[in-house]
Amino acid sequence: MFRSMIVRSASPVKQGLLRRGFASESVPDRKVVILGAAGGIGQPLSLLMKLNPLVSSLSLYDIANTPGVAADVGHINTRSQVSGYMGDDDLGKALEGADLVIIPAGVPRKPGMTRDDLFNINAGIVKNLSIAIAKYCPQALVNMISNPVNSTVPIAAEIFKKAGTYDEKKLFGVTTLDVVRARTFYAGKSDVNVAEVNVPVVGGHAGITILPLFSQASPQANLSDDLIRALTKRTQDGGTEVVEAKAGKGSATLSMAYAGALFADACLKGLNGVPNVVECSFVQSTITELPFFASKVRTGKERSGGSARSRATLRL
Ligand SMILES: NC(=O)c1ccc[n+]([C@@H]2O[C@H](COP(=O)([O-])OP(=O)(O)OC[C@H]3O[C@@H](n4cnc5c(N)ncnc54)[C@H](O)[C@@H]3O)[C@@H](O)[C@H]2O)c1
Ligand SMILES: O=C(O)C[C@H](O)C(=O)O
Repeated sequence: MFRSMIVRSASPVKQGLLRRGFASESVPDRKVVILGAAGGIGQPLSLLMKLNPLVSSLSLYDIANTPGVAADVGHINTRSQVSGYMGDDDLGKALEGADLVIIPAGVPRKPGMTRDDLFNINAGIVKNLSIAIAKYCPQALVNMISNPVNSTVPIAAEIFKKAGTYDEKKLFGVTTLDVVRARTFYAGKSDVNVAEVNVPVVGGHAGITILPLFSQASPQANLSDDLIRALTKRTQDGGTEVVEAKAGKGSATLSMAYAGALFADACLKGLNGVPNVVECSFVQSTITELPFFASKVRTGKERSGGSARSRATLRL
């Protein structure tokens, strides 16, 4: 009785989904867009977002190969409806109505390169995608994965400012992979359960700007200063470790997809009003003299003019 009452109040599309068990009465509809969905990160990230029950619509965009990825992922019997879009003409359709846009579009490193060596190509890609976001879904949260994150996030901010759509609380550089690595490496040297470990990582997402705060790790393990130094270096060099192991076939994709899905989930939970969701992210900041800095960010819901918007509170 309760369920049928709810079904009658839902939109016709949602009614159909509810009957077939794909939707939930209590979970709001959320559209997630992945730009660069056919890439090394994009494909496993598309899979993980398809498995996330908070997503009702999954829009997969790339300049190539998206129809295949969308058809493949779309056969998975979970809640979200999947659509694939390809090429400039489809970008607007892919973005319209988005709550969250995740950007792994861009070239990855090869051995011997720094993330800064990707700037020339990826800055242009991020610029064009940000212009489209400002035009088609200015309210959406943006999760920037494309490197160099320390530069692509400020680039997106400048594009949004120029378009008059910038809200610093909605733009996030994804540094979750640094946290994931710090957790894994710390647990590997401690007598603690890896599933319970948390380590804040602040600063930026390149070499020595990656600052894992093992002094604030939980649970605390009694590690020597030498071990902490070695864990710090391994976390800072984690990306290079993968680039070298892949020997010219790209950089971290699977661990990055996991980390990207974790951060996107935190954003969706925040949008849905789940309290106390805290993750580290590279955001506009007043914590230091630097305009952008990675720190703990609380995602949340804010009422503004009657419509819900996400809010990020920064604290170290
Ligand atoms: N933030 C992090 O922690 C982190 C971790 C790993 C990788 N990365 C970065 O993520 C980016 C992607 O890495 P990857 O391994 O998936 O690379 P990839 O080459 O496998 O995939 C990139 C995808 O982007 C697509 N693309 C290119 N231009 C596009 C555009 N204008 N619009 C839409 N899609 C476009 C390509 O067609 C390709 O499918 C790289 O810049 C890499 O350095 C960041
Ligand atoms: O290291 C890279 O180039 C990719 C990414 O930033 C990573 O940390 O794995």
